[in-house]
Amino acid sequence: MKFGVLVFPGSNCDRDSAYVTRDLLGQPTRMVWHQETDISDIDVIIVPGGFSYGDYLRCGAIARFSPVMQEVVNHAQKGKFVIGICNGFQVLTEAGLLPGVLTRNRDLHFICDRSPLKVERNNLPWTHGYTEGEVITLPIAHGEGRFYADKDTLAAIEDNGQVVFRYHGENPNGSLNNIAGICNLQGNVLGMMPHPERAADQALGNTDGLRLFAGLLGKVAALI
Ligand SMILES: N[C@@H](CCC(=O)O)C(=O)O
Repeated sequence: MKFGVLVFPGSNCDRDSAYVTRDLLGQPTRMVWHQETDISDIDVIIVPGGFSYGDYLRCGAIARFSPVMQEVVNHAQKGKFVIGICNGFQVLTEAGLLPGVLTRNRDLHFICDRSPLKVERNNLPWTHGYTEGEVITLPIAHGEGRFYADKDTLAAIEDNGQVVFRYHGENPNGSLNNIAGICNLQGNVLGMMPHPERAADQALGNTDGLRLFAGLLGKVAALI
């Protein structure tokens, strides 16, 4: 599978993401500058973490107007894969590819920590590498990670089984229903505040995040 990692002014997890897909998993990967408009060669788009446009106005609110985003919407509508990580999740909600919104953390502080997460579903292409109900640990680092949706939207997200990851134990940011990651109805678009790409290299002591990418590739067995 060919991966494309979007790069906005202010992205800072783009290289980390490419390191996982290209160097750790051996997949063709290219960086996609936000002004590009042809991404037809790519199978999986990664919208990485960071501080696109300096987080001005609202995290992700400016990036979603970048020329590449219309192509990302088209890519998703064709059923192709898109993952938004942290700032990328914020961009995907701003672009309307995922429901809800990410707001300032409950305590109004930037949080940098490791967070236990419960895997709610393993029947998605993204989560084949986990068992259902498994608790994994991934790094979190955000100022606006509090998931919010109005009552009806939240009920629909739950009823449709769109919650993929929930904070387990402590809720670090006040997200409604402890939501840490959701998918669209079709399951090809995933957004999550925790950073799987920062828990992918054995040298860092935790590979819970690698299983997300490896699961998509059907390569989990090779890691064990
Ligand atoms: N800049 C965003 C996301 C940070 C990240 O993607 O690591 C925030 O503070 O909420």
